[in-house]
Amino acid sequence: MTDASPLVSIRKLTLDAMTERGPAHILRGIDLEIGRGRILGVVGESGSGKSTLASALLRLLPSNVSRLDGEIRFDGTDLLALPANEMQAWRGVRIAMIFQDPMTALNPLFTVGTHMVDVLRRRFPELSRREALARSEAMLVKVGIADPHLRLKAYPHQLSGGMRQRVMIAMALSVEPDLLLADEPTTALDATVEAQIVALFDRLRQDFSGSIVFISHHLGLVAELCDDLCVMYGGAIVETGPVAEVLRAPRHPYTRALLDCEIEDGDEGRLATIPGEVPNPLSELTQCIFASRCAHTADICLERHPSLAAVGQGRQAACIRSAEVLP
Ligand SMILES: Nc1ncnc2c1ncn2[C@@H]1O[C@H](COP(=O)(O)OP(=O)(O)OP(=O)(O)O)[C@@H](O)[C@H]1O
Repeated sequence: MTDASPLVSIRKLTLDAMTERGPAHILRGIDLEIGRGRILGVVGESGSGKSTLASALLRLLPSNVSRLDGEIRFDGTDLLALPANEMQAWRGVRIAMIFQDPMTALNPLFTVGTHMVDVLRRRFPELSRREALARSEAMLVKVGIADPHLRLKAYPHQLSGGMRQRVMIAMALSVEPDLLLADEPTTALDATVEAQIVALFDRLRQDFSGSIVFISHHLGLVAELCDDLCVMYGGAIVETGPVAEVLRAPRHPYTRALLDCEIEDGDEGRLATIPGEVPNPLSELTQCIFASRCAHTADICLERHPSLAAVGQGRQAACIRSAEVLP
């Protein structure tokens, strides 16, 4: 029987970081589930808290965190309550991560082979070096790298940006993680290479049984690759649901505005800027977080920020007027 419970269940995740001007509210009570074997796309304007959410899942938090509340249940275990050494053992093993710039994760002094063998033997200590090398080579083939034997001997700077990202993907998947976090993994690449990497993700997902969180500015890309979508705004989630349905008929005015701008801009599905300012992270939530930019703001929206509420099968939106303005 397949397990229908979510792999990750985040409840009321709240994160403040202290700044000279007071606490910045970076995550404002996040409720989110990541389904088993699903790809969850996380979109939102710059500063909406996407990367902080990914860091919280790895419990790699900035040093100036002044408040951290809520729960991140991973297969039943609350990651926020896990002793530091156990969390360390999970990182890069049960939860792997791919960054926008692969050089942040690759040591320039070590070859690709050294990186890959180290990661593999940490995960599978029973592997000999020779076995780990063979497995690494096979993994490089899977991610479309030609001459893998030679590439294992290369240093990171000897590879192109696209190839380095393929190496990162190979490393991340070689440990067979339950969850792969990909934070804008194609943003630093040119459009052609970006398309190749997205096609690679799409192909690899057939073999990969874990879940993926794919953070992106690119709605078109998320639509192509992901099963589910989570739209973030000002440190809060404003809408979640199956990606095709959310994009076909959004139930939150912010998602609607993003889609409308995108159509106007015709910019290949990149997140367009909608008029008005993003919320100030220093301000307290005393009204709907989107009220100042929303075309449908009414008095009731100024009373409080609404929680996510069901708006259909598997769908949620944080808009008190959703049924009225986006039926
Ligand atoms: N350690 C910190 N101290 C103070 N403010 C922070 C800290 N880390 C992040 N922030 C602020 O929190 C907000 C969310 O940042 P985050 O990087 O998570 O957003 P993002 O959606 O990933 O943005 P981008 O798309 O630009 O990467 C931003 O306003 C950022 O300036």
